[in-house]
Amino acid sequence: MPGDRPSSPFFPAPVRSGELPRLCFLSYRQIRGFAMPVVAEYTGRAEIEVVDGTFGDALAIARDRLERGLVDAFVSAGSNASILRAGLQAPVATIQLSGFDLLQALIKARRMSSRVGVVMYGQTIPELDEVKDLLNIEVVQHAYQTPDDARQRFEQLRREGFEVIVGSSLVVELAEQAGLHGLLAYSLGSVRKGFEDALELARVARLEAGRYEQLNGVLHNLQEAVLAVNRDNRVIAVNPPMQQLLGPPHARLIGQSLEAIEPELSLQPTLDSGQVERAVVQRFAQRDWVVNRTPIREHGEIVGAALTLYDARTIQEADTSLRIQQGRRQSAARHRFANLIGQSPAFVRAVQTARRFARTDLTVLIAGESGVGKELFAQSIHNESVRAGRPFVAVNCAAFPEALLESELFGYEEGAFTGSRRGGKRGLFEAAHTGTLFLDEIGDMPLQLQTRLLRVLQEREITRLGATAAIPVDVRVIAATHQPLNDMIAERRFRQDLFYRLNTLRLPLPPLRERREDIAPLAEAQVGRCLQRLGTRLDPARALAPLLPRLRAYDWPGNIRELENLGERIAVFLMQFDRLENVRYDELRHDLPELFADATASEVAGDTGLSAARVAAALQAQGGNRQAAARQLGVSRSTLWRWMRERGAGAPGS
Ligand SMILES: Nc1ncnc2c1ncn2[C@@H]1O[C@H](COP(=O)(O)OP(=O)(O)OP(=O)(O)O)[C@@H](O)[C@H]1O
Repeated sequence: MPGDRPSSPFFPAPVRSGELPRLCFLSYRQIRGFAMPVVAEYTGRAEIEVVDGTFGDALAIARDRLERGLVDAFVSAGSNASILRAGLQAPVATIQLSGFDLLQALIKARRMSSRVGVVMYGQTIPELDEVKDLLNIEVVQHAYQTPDDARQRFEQLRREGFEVIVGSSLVVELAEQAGLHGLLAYSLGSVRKGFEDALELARVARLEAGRYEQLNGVLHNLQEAVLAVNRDNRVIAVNPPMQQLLGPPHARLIGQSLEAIEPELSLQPTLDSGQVERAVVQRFAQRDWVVNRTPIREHGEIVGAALTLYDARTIQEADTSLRIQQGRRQSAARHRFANLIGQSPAFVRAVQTARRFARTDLTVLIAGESGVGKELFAQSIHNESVRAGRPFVAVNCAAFPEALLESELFGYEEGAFTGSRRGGKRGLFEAAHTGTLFLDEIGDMPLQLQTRLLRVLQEREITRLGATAAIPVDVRVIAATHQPLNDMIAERRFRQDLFYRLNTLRLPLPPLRERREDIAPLAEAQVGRCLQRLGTRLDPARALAPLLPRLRAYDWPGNIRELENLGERIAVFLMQFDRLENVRYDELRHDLPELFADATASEVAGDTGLSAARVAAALQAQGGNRQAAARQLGVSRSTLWRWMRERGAGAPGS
């Protein structure tokens, strides 16, 4: 709505497309009377307001009309036109006095007297001296700049005995008041030309105003508070959020000095330096704002500056939802306690403990062999905690070389090291902000990083590599280990203080061999899933029944991950039979040697359950592919990597 917008001498009047152009004919009484027939000609083409006024008076009237958004263009003659053009940022058409007009006026004047005085606004016309000889009369001309000036010039002519005066309406009036003959120098043709010019100016002004209106619409719909000043640091545009921030809703800010309204927000330094300032955090009106200051240039010259204030809270909220989205992509916490399979007392106890821990925001240390479900429990705790729905970011500390792990966790600034990404990179701590960071295989974290981690846990802020400023982070840490950290502390491979910090809540997870009741339901779930995927309609529980004694007797060194792998192999074996009656279980011996080998247990070494023979067999079966071998062995890739590294078997391959 045009009426709601601030209009000002600094801006074109609001556009009212489709309606007639609105002209304001700012005249003096004499010219007004003379021009009225022309004004009448424009009925239906323009809305013309005719107002009397001269000099300062005229300017005040024009400003008032502009501020009320009533005018598209002004029409005026002589002094008025010049004053309006100088004092307004609005289109002004001038009724020009042509040489022909003057000649006509002089011809008329000659009939009254052989001595004619001419008083004109602005400058005298040198060509007049040549014409006067042709007319065979005496012509004396004067120019004036102000009304007083006009009066003095007129008096001078009167004193010199001139009885006929040709000039502007002001001069004609003076002549009439003094009982002399006053002749207006303008012709109707010039007046018409002035109105035609005004119509064209109004058309162009409307086009511009339309563009301005679009921009204004954008400005008014922005959530951030925006303001612009001109070269003199005076407000030329302000949107509702900024208006609200700077004063009562109807306080008139346009045209005022920003310095006077709010010195803290001053744009003077921007106008002086021409420097762009971006994302400066500034406290104002008891809130934190992210502030941008930008110079506005026209043809390279600074003509003003713009100020944008973003509420820091909005940015924080956007940041959180971004982190959540990215967190989801990176690592969604899909698992919940309800989906965990297991009824054994040891497992039920573990779930009860974990559920209790979920109700706190304390650090948890999950201890258990490889493949017992440590990450599953971490996800379930997260999903049952107040942080549910926030990011859950998991990182395996054994999977990265030291330097890489450091930058993964803490991020880095641009240029922190050769090859660092432009704009830097945020670390996983930042990615997990407001959520949970799961640090798997914490025992494999190098000592130096343990020190940094401890500091983060204590101070709740991180410093990116190469950065100086710390970033506050709100992250719950859940760590997991399959290694006996106590032994590692004794060997000085793990920091005792970090251990105490992590070990606030300890969740030991039992290996599968200590909860054999869970083997059958876990195996049935896995075989069922695989059979379904393979498109076989065999009943998993019935298909597994003959194997259960062996499954229950087996030690499961790779725990549930191994069981899942075995379940997959069983399903692939079963798929070749269309009916359960036809399954030749003894043939499984080739596919599942571990279940059938009586020596399995004696081969087993260490808590990973890996032995040289098992690893060699798996590697051979998988053609040397270590990832596939790890899957077959039921251990994570990093477990196999570590196991091989400890025995000097080299770095992991594919
Ligand atoms: N109670 C359970 N119910 C169903 N599936 C489970 C359960 N516990 C673990 N699993 C499954 O076993 C596999 C291993 O679990 P997880 O990755 O959580 O183990 P982990 O202890 O973190 O292993 P690692 O220490 O080797 O990383 C996963 O595929 C998981 O889905």
